[in-house]
Amino acid sequence: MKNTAPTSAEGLEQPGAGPLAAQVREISKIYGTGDAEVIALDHVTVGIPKSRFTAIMGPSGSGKSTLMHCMAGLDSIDSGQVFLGDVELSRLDDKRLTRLRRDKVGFVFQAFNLVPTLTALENITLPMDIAGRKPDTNWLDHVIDTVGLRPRLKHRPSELSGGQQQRVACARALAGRPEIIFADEPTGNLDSRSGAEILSFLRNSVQEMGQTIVMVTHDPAAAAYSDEVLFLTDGRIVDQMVEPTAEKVLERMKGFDLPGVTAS
Ligand SMILES: Nc1ncnc2c1ncn2[C@@H]1O[C@H](COP(=O)(O)OP(=O)(O)OP(=O)(O)O)[C@@H](O)[C@H]1O
Repeated sequence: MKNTAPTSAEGLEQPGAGPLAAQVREISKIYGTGDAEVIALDHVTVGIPKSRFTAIMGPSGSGKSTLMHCMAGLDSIDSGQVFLGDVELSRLDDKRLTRLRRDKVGFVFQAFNLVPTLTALENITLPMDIAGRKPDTNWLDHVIDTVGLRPRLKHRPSELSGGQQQRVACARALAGRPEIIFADEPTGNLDSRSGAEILSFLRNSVQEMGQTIVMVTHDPAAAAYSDEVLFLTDGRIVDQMVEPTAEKVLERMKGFDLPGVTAS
């Protein structure tokens, strides 16, 4: 018998981890049917602590992106519960879910996902413009200076390097002060120096701004920037590691006998 899950996450805490920004309880996600059935998530229960940097690792196909998409309300689940803050996503209709994502969640994707016809500054403020919210100019200035984009604000994405484009995407995610930022392989398209800059920036935004970040990555060196790593295999969380280093993460991955994991 499974636990009867409460319908509110209010006041939920993980031992030693403080309050949670997001939580999934016993969630399962199945794609396809019959022979084509894939159990992408298999009764996953985990909490994402507030103001911490959490990395999700695991081999290709282990369910990392699916878990992130379900947590962010971008994908539906077949069973279980997903909470952002104390709001259970399944209780929201599409309109409310869209509004919650818009107001409370920031995204950074591997492919930057900037609008090519807009300047860097217009890209950064786009989510707020769409929401009809006025940017907090002090905060916006702070974010722009922190990512070092001040001299590039009038440039279009095609006039920026990959690292600069991803800094625009990070600034866009941070500008609206979301409760949580989901980053899916944010350094996957960057050289190692630009990648390190982005990761340092994400790390600083947790440390200095109290931002909550969840990041999917294949790279033990990237995971080393996080406070805690969740390891997924076959749609299940099989381990967690606090205060990771690239070496410890790589060792742990080898222990799971996961293919395709290399140190970088
Ligand atoms: N839309 C879909 N239709 C069918 N199967 C899917 C779909 N999306 C994902 N899957 C399957 O679900 C499983 C988990 O996929 P997911 O993309 O979450 O893994 P991942 O760990 O993020 O992989 P990668 O590291 O390669 O991006 C995989 O077996 C995948 O083939």
